[in-house]
Amino acid sequence: MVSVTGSMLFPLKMQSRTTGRRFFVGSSSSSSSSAYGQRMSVCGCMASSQNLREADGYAAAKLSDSCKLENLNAVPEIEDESDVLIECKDVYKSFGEKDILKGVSFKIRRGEAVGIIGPSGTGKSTILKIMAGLLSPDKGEVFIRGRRRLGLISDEEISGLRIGLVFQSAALFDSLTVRENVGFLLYENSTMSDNQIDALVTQTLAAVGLTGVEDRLPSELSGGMKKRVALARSIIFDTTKDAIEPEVLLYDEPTAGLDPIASTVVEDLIRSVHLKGEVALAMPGKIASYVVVTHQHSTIRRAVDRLLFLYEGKIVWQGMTHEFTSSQNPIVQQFASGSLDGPIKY
Ligand SMILES: Nc1ncnc2c1ncn2[C@@H]1O[C@H](COP(=O)(O)OP(=O)(O)OP(=O)(O)O)[C@@H](O)[C@H]1O
Repeated sequence: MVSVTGSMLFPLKMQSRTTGRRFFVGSSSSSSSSAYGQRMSVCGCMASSQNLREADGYAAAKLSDSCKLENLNAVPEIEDESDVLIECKDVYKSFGEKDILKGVSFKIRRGEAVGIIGPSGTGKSTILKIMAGLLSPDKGEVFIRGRRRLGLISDEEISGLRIGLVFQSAALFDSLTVRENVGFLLYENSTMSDNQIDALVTQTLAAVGLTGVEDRLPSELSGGMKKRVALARSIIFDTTKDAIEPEVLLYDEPTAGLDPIASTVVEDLIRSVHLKGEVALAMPGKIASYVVVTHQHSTIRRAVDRLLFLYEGKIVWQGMTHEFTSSQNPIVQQFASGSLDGPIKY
């Protein structure tokens, strides 16, 4: 299943269990400023299995490009593709005259904690939205567990991977309580009873270090608390289902605007819901892999193992976090020292 905590793309008629009101998810964002209007832009999509098809020969092992170029006479190295959850392949995206992504390729494997960094306006949030299925590439391909996604996601069938997007602004519904925000998808879509969901919400809030805030409105929370509520909303799952889809969470600047202590709490929480290795494949509601877009050096250090450096529409460097500051790549060095339009904060 590809489910995304964020979309305004598909009009779906829904009956609200929280209020009994009928509303549309996915009509124009200008249509409502109510909680449900906001819901349109922040919650609940699933990729249709019809949108996915096996890529020709994709699942087969293949030669790496570097192997082909640099080592023509050697025994070819076989790349194991079985743990690739998301792949972006030569992705292009423009907005009007502005060419933002100009051939971006990378893979997110099971169990990985990946950071995307780069100067402001270079397309980091755009590539997250493309991975989530909220934007489609103009050119290039997105593969979800080896199957090519043909379009944007829709709320229909389920197939293989859940993808959650945690927005920079936390994107909570202002007129709903913390309980209703965190349990929203379950109240609306699951067969769990309200009592079961209430208990699960309390348990999930406790897991992100929040107690006794269930009845508060978002306006009564600090910025750090709002981000933790958003995190709780992204990790809560239907405990009555036997789904075994791994889940990938995409975080857009999860620590932006937070003081160092609140940042540390959020960074550690991001780590704590992450599973590595074999268990990451078959644990419903646990995060197999995550991708973080960030400008914060503390987030890079604490929450991320591997980095993708996006610059002028391309991935110009990738490597392990500890290799970043010692990289000889001049663009990386300039960015790390803050002399490019960063700023990475040390
Ligand atoms: N829906 C859109 N319509 C038009 N322009 C857009 C849209 N989304 C993004 N852009 C533009 O694309 C560029 C890249 O935006 P994006 O948010 O992906 O950058 P970013 O690297 O995440 O930036 P920052 O680090 O400042 O958050 C920006 O110039 C932005 O104004």
